[in-house]
Amino acid sequence: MRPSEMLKDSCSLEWQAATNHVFCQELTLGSLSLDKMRIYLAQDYTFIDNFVRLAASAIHHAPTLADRLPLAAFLGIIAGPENTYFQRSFDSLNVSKEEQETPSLLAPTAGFQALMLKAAQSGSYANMVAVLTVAEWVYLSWTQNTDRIDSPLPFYFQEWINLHEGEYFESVVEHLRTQLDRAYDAADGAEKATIADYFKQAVTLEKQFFDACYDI
Ligand SMILES: Cc1ncc(CN)c(N)n1
Repeated sequence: MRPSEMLKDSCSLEWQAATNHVFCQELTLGSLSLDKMRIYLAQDYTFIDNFVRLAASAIHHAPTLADRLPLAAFLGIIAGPENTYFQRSFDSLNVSKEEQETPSLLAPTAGFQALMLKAAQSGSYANMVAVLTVAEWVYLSWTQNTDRIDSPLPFYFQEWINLHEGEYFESVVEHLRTQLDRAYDAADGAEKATIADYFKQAVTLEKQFFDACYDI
């Protein structure tokens, strides 16, 4: 079994909870309340900032140019179309400049930022790709698990789905999983336990990140 599959199976309850979350179901059905979407987007924009920093660190630590390039290309999507998506959504949903730039961080957002920073500062490529893999694989999985409707969705729902499905995004997740598989295989026992810990913490935080939009 691939190490990435084994890591996923080792926290399957948390994985199921994150990838079948009611937030994702409501988003794809178009029934998600706009207040929840506003909260989510403002929190997630601060997540993206730290994700970019962690991805940059992983690019630096990747073993070869061939390992580095797919993540570098993916960062271009985040810096380009994904960033524009946030700006257009903030405008359309009337999210204030203050909420866009300095929202009060909810606990899972702060927890995720701390985990990403810790992974980057650990200097271990394996720890970094464990967190990055979870972040993108959980999103690919929820787009695959959710139901769809025939009528068109507002762009701030539809484009969020589009950014996390399809052939290109599947190739990003496959690249990250392959990087994680190799780094895990090369790790010793203690390092493997640390990688598994990062993986599980990230999955748990993904679920809590969605939960937090309902707690306000
Ligand atoms: C919290 C979180 N996790 C993952 C993703 C996927 N890009 C995201 N935007 N936000």
